[in-house]
Amino acid sequence: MKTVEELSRQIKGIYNVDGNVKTEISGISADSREIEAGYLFVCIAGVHVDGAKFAAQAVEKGAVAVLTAKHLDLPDRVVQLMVPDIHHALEDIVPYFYDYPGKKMRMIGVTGTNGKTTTSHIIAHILRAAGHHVGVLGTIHALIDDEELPIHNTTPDVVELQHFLYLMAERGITHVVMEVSSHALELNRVAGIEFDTAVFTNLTQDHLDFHKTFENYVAAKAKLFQGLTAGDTVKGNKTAVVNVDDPYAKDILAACRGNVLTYGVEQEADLRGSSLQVELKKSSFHVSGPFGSVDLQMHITGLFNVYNTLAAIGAAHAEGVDTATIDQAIQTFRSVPGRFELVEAGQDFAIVVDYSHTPDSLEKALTTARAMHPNRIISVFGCGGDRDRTKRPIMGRIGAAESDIPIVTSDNPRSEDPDAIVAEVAAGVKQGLREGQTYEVIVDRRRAITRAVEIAGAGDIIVIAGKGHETYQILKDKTIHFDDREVAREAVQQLKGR
Ligand SMILES: CC(=O)N[C@H]1[C@@H](OP(=O)(O)OP(=O)(O)OC[C@H]2O[C@@H](n3ccc(=O)[nH]c3=O)[C@H](O)[C@@H]2O)O[C@H](CO)[C@@H](O)[C@@H]1O[C@H](C)C(=O)N[C@@H](C)C(=O)N[C@H](CCC(=O)O)C(=O)O
Ligand SMILES: Nc1ncnc2c1ncn2[C@@H]1O[C@H](COP(=O)(O)OP(=O)(O)OP(=O)(O)O)[C@@H](O)[C@H]1O
Ligand SMILES: N[C@H](CCC[C@H](N)C(=O)O)C(=O)O
Ligand SMILES: [Mg+2]
Repeated sequence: MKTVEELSRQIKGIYNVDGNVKTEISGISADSREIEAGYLFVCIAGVHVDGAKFAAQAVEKGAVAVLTAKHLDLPDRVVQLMVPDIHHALEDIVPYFYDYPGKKMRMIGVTGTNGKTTTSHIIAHILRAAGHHVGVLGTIHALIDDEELPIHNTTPDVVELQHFLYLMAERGITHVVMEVSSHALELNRVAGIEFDTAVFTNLTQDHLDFHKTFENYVAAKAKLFQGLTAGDTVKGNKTAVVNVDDPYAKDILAACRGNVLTYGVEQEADLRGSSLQVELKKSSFHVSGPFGSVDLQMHITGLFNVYNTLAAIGAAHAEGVDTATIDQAIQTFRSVPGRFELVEAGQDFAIVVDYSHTPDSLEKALTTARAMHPNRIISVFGCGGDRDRTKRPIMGRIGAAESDIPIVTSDNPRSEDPDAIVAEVAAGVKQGLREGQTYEVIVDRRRAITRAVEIAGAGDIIVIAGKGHETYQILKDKTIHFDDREVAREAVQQLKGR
């Protein structure tokens, strides 16, 4: 518990309080639906709606104070803390409210366009194998040891994030592995966190709707590395783990001040992967590093997963895990849901469900499938609505170039017209087609997956890209249950008599 007075003293800019400053605050939320007795309700002017509209509802649910940009019409007993910039005020208030949990645990941050979820899950697996209590925050969920909690964003806003970290610190978590999205770095959702190990996976096109230029996108990612040694650090041993095969590694390295551990396959690196063998259900490679050399066997596949594993080894090494433990842990790591996940329903062709929703990841998923020497590759993919439009034709071209039969379909259309999104992707497909190559456009995702199964024959691979672990589809007016893996399985049962 802290008083409004204590909280407001943290605010670096100007503020005004109307009401009793000694009022005690028991929790903070920006969502009226989650308010409990004694809470501070934060009014955020969102993309869809102005949170101030829900202040009265929050008060009814027990809020005793509001953080707001303007004075609201609320009962006198409710304290109004007024600031010109809510987001900046939150950065000052929220970590303080929770006693800076991000300074109490080892914090491992993973950033990059692709591979954040996979890499952070491998790191967490190794740290657990080393006997640590591990928390995970990312696209799929939050994990406190084994307990799974739902999460709203890859990196949630400062209010939700600090609450998760508080719960983790309370429950004895010693190491937190978290994905740090470029949105989070740009919007400073990670305020008040002291990172100890920061991982850079790669940088390719995504999110240009938000960052506007690629330079801004690079600059956002670099912030994680600048922050590693900036400001008041209370924990020692800071390391940046950087993929030097990525063309933007130099920008990241330029931002690093502390220890650097590089990894790669092509370029000279501290951790170097070689002798790569990639099969449908497993892969192996040789790694040499500061600890000597080891041959690693893993149950995940694809060149991109060799990179993710190298990144994870680097992070684990930076956190002091010994080589034997790392080696053992890599062997027992099973895949992340929806990342090159195989659907096996007794069919004589392979079905892969993969979360590739960027040009680079789609290319990686399809070239990985090609490396398995299939008869044909049938791809089923689309693009999400309310997201970077410029990637649509590029993904279309890649889908055509890297598969034999591309089927364009809907992803999460969100507020957009699905037909219009699909048309933008299909325009790219047409440009990428080879002589005599055909393609299909089936907007309904279930029908598109079913069609892929219908035309697949022995030795083919179907790659269903874009939604991976997602168990829903976000439409204009509603969100429905939708799981690519379930739909593919049902299609096999229906069409192939299994
Ligand atoms: C565009 C964007 O970033 N939107 C984020 C934003 O939502 P918003 O501004 O639309 O919020 P809103 O719906 O207008 O509501 C405004 C306020 O009213 C409140 N409210 C609303 C309804 C109600 O009944 N009561 C109530 O109090 C809301 O809690 C909110 O505080 O604030 C929300 C709370 O922090 C975020 O969850 C939400 O992320 C949405 C879901 C999103 O999809 N964001 C994407 C773009 C994103 O951030 N992605 C990155 C990168 C992903 C990656 O590459 O991995 C990520 O880190 O996830
Ligand atoms: N290192 C990598 N390089 C390129 N592509 C990758 C890499 N790792 C994974 N991928 C591809 O990207 C997809 C998403 O992987 P993952 O979920 O690990 O990335 P992410 O960065 O967490 O994505 P998001 O931005 O949605 O959180 C995978 O399904 C795979 O196709
Ligand atoms: N973290 C990504 C997820 C995209 C998933 C894809 N299925 C889509 O809806 O575009 C984003 O918010 O851009
Ligand atoms: Mg992710």
